[in-house]
Amino acid sequence: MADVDGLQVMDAIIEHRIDTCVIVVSGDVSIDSAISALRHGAYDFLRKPYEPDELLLKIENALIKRRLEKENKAMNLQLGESERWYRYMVNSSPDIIYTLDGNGRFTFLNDRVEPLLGYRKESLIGQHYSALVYLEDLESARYILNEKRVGDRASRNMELRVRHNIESKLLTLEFSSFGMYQEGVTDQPARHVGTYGVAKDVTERKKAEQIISYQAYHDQLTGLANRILFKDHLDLAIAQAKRNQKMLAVMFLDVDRFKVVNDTLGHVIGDNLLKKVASRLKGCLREGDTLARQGGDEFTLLLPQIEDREDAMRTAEKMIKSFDVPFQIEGHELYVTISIGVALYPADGEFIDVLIKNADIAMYDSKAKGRNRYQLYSGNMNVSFAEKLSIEMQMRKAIDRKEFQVFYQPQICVSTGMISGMEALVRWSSPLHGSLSPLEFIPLAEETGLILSIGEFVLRSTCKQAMLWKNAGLPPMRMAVNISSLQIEQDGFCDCITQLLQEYHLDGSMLELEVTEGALLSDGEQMIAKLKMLSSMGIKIALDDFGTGYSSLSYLQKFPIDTIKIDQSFVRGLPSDPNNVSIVTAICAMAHGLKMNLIAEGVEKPEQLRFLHSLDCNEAQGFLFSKPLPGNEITGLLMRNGPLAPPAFYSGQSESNIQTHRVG
Ligand SMILES: Nc1nc2c(ncn2[C@@H]2O[C@H](COP(=O)(O)O[C@H]3[C@@H](O)[C@H](n4cnc5c(=O)[nH]c(N)nc54)O[C@@H]3COP(=O)(O)O)[C@@H](O)[C@H]2O)c(=O)[nH]1
Repeated sequence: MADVDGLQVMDAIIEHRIDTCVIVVSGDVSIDSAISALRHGAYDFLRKPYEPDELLLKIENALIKRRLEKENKAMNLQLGESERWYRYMVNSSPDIIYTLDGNGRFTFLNDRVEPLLGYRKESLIGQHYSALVYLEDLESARYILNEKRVGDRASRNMELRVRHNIESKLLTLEFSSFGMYQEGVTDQPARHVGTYGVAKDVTERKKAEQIISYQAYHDQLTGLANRILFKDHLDLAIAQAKRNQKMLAVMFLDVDRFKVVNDTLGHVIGDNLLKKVASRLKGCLREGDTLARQGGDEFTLLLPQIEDREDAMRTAEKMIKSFDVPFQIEGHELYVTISIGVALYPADGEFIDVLIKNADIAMYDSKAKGRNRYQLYSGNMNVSFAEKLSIEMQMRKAIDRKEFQVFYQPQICVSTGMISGMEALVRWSSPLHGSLSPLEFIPLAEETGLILSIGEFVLRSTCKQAMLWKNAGLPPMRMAVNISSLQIEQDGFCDCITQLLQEYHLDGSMLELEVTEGALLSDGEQMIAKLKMLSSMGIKIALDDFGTGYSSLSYLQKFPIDTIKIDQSFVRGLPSDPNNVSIVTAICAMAHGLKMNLIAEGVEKPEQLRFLHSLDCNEAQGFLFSKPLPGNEITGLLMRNGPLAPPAFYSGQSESNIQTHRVG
């Protein structure tokens, strides 16, 4: 180039930002010219004359340098990019991300801390975590935010309450924390340098959990403790009283004639009254006492620490007196009284259920003595009367409280061992009286008329269960239900049965009604007409407990009876008791003669079954095959679809060789 020298070229390269590498080849050998070239951005300088290899080496070096520069630049770009990503991700995390130094001071916080806790993150850097954590949770915080232990012993997750900076509220954060350790020099343990972790806002979840747990332990209407919480408190109080050799009192309270208020003024006023009753009773109590609603108009009270029985009596008197003032509800002035029963620990019982039950018995005693009073439990009390009254009251509420359940007991075809039917048997689990046998409550249910609703519940449950089994593809099966005479006598009984069969899409032949001899005789002509009507719908009629009552052959012909059930009291003595043998033999012969189906109840032993088999008894039922079981357990049995009595029963093999299929 004639008009420009090399330095000018380099200036132009710089000026135009040309990305290249310049090697200056010059005849000027002075050091100044070399310095000047380098100052103008030359990468290298080569003096003339030079060897070609010298130039090649410089070019190669220049190329290597350029490649390294490019790679470095790309790497920096990538680093910058991933740094931006990392910041973006950390800062847009829905949770707080933090690091703390070994002294528990924040060294890093992501942006989330500001919207969540109202702190600028800069203001927290260098601050100790105690600036955030609620005072009561500081001790726990120490474990997770300054955790120096390693491995399984280290605390990793913990919920802590944290203060909001601006709003006066506490948030619950779930901390997941990890210790940071610096590797030590050989043989030295790693040094704890701090903690890093994530804190998630679980305030709403916590609130929901608290609501759920509150609802599980409190009565929704009155806000009082419910039975579960009451029993919990009583359990604790008994343990404490035992340790300190102290007394405690349990009271059962019932609003007198509450039903009248409910029935005449309606449920809304009834509910309002219960709320006011609850708060008036609470007004008579001390802080540590527990007042609970058992359900309906029943309350229980625990006085965990009393010196003597007079203490309990004074509280009971105070509560009764507080009802002297009428309740004002929606313009109604209601004069209400309460009856109270008191049981004392340890004199009247040492266990939860005994104390509550005895307080309940004492309460019924005070009702019997005229209401609006309290009564201390006494062993001499007319327990049977009070208990009967108590069972009756509990039974009235048991259906709504879903305390009844229907169990099923298989009936077996004696010749094949296969299930031929199921008998539905009601069970009642009362929170106050425990598991009661139908023998304890069915007679009372009949006496009080409650058998009507219990009976309907059993019929409905059985039909529903039959439908479920049918829908599950199991073969249709006869379902036997015990029916009390009161049910049959009720107007509309046949309609009710028809409706249930329709509702659950069942054929009449799937249902068998078990009636007792006594029931048949209770309402002569009407009864015959109704049973005939049911029979015409395909419904089977079984005569239960045969042999224990009148055993009149005339009604076997008058009534449309399909099945005779030999009472278990005759089966029990088979085959050794000659009386039982004669009676069962006669019943079998009679049933065969009348072409009736025959079921033997209460079969418990293989030899009883063998004997019944020898008499050609059609079916058997008893613990030998299965106890009455809940529907879901019977489902498994039905699915197995095998005999419950294997042929070995009949072959006379020794009992030890017989494989029983007993269940339940
Ligand atoms: N009106 C209604 N009466 C009902 C209803 N549910 C039951 N009952 C009647 O209560 C009586 C007692 O019944 P439960 O305690 O259920 O006893 C039944 C079986 O568990 C029992 N059983 C069966 N197998 C054996 C056995 O091998 N040994 C043995 N010791 N007991 C056994 O027998 C009872 C069967 O009763 P049933 O066939 O009806 O005679 C009872 O009279 C029931 O009828 C109901 O819903 N309504």
